[in-house]
Amino acid sequence: MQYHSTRGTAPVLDFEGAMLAGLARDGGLYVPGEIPQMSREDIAALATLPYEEIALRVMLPFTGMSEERLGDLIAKAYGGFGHTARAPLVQLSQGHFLLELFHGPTLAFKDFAMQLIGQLFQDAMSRRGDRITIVGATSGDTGSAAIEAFRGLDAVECFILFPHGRVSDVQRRQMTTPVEENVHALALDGHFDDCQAAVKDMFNDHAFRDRVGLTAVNSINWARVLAQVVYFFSAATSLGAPHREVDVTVPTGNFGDIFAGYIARSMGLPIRRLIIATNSNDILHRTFETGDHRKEGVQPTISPSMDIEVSSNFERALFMAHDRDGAAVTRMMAELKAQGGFTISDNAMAELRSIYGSGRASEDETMATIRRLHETTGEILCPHSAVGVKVAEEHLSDCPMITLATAHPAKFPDAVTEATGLHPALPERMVDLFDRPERQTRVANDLDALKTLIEGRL
Ligand SMILES: Cc1ncc(COP(=O)(O)O)c(C=O)c1O
Ligand SMILES: N[C@@H](CCOP(=O)(O)O)C(=O)O
Repeated sequence: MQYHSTRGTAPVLDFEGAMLAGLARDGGLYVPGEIPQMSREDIAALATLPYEEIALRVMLPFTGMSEERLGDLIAKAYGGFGHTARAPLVQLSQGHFLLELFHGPTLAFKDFAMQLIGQLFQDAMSRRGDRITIVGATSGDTGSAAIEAFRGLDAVECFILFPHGRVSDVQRRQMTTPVEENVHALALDGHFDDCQAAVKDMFNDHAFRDRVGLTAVNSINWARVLAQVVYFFSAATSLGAPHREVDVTVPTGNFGDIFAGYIARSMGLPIRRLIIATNSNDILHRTFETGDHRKEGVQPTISPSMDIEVSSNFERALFMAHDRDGAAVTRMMAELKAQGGFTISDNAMAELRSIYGSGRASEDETMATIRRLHETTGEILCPHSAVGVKVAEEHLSDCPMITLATAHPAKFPDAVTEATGLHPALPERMVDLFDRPERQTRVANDLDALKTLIEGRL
């Protein structure tokens, strides 16, 4: 399988090459040259399989790896999850189901990909005898999942930039309390988009990138997206796919998770529509309403992990909607940077609207959804999942709806307690999280200073 950049001019790479590269050298994101197809029979056969076996069947054709090697890494990745189903589905109401993606080690959906790419990186590094430097940007969950996956690994130095004061206390402590010297939590003065821009700028400085052996663990890395494709299959087949269509609502920020759903759909999984659910940072919802993709500034919300305006994987969706035209994507990305936005052609918008729907939830609506769902179903939602449920409810039909529950409520206790009166408990293995000493470095939003700090610590 070959991978091509969304900007069209970077070298074409195989799976391992694309995974280790992270961002393509022309600033684009890697996508598969073609999307492997699964027949109705292949999909039907998944319905009774354990999660790990579904993961193997879905991911294998993208990787060029042997079945035995990939199977072994998958088994190691998911062995530590706190639920035998890995991604259990619970019913909320007639025709509406919640896919719980928060049973991994750091209690968010990021663990599904991060635990696996931890294994994939380790495997590649031990064969190549190389070292890598990871620099990641996080609004809270990617960073904690990455630090958990890479802590203590000899061949990896892992730097995570998070927006100072804009992640929850639990998220911050998950990043700042691990004692291993190879992980570095950097609290940046700015918001998530500043962190993500700094990471991309480091990749676009080719001399720096090559000197430190830079790689990415954000969903700009194709391997992250691939691992997230699997639970769309596990959920849809347990509701009757391929014999029954489903709709899926995805709480969305950086567009990685919903793009994974698009890949599942393109492989043949009968997902009728993918619904983008945004909080009041609603650039994606506005884009679908107007065809104009334009920044307005990011406001802090009670669903902080989705406080994102430069939604990096939307680039992948644009590339596919423009018939893989890298030059068109390059123009739009340049306009976004220079003018704060761009207008999408009618044809591309029609293509996007045939796949995706959208909606937004205000802060009050998010709180009311947490409260109501607790009262009516007993389910305690995190604020991100509540954004998803609220938007999904506006799109219910005779087609079953799956809403992704992307984080555990205990990661965001303030909003949950205010809405329900209950304090969601952390799992037993984390009960001393607030007693552990923190280790973090406060950094300015200054690219050169960041690069100096990183090189100084290698
Ligand atoms: C809890 C939670 N929900 C939803 C999202 C949005 O996912 P994505 O960035 O893949 O759109 C994030 C961050 O990525 C998150 O951490
Ligand atoms: N919400 C994310 C933001 C980064 O998303 P990613 O999927 O591109 O890593 C976070 O929690 O960090």
